[in-house]
Amino acid sequence: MKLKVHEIFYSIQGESSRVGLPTVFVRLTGCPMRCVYCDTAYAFSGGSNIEIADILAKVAEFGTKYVTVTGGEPLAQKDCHFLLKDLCDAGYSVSLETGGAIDISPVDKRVSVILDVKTPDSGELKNNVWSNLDHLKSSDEVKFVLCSREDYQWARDLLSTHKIAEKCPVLFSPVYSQVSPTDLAEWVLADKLPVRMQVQLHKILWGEKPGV
Ligand SMILES: C[S@@+](CC[C@H](N)C(=O)[O-])C[C@H]1O[C@@H](n2cnc3c(N)ncnc32)[C@H](O)[C@@H]1O
Ligand SMILES: Nc1nc2[nH]cc(C(=O)O)c2c(=O)[nH]1
Ligand code: SF4
Ligand SMILES: [Mg+2]
Repeated sequence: MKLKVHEIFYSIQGESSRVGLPTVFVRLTGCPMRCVYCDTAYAFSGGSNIEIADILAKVAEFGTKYVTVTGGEPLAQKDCHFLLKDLCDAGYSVSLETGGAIDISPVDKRVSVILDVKTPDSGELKNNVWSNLDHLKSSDEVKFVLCSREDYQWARDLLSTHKIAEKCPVLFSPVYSQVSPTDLAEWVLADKLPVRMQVQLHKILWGEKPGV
């Protein structure tokens, strides 16, 4: 069984509560969404078809237990579920970055799902699958990538109406180079929000480029 893979690389985890951990990233090709801020549009096409067994062999070369499956939109290839299962069976600690437009309920329960809820200013609000919020487990995380003060207020209100912070940790992240991290930090403090504010560590380390 093959998946279309854009890149497999080893880096410092730059997002989620796993930030800072040496991690192998498996970036699958393709995404049905077009968030205005997407930093990974280069993965919308291209890449090569690779057998799942060969993906695991490549991951093993890096000698780390942390693996993140991302994209593009990894769940857009339905056989991604077999990759996630095989990685868990092999003993890796696996996280999945998903944009929330596809049902997460079939994802292997050993995987930590980082569910990105798309905001109004992302341009992709219409594609959120809201039932995903009912499938969260305590080892998952919900993430809001914020384009503006209006997005922040929208996310803050959604947190309270859906009691999301009671289900799992919540991440608030500014769109890189667009929302000031200092402003976001001050908004979070002013509203005493129960969220983890974060910036993309890999971009502080290496700037915005593929393979990091
Ligand atoms: C490239 S996406 C791939 C996974 C999936 N398609 C998704 O959107 O979650 C990985 C993460 O990077 C975030 N991201 C993309 N572009 C960004 C930017 N310019 N600034 C901050 N975060 C960004 C996304 O919101 C998402 O949380
Ligand atoms: N270093 C690093 N950490 C990341 N965490 C999530 C990423 C992603 O693109 O999904 C990512 C990425 O692209 N690079
Ligand atoms: S869902 Fe993820 S990969 Fe797709 S356009 Fe949005 S940020 Fe980029
Ligand atoms: Mg990235």
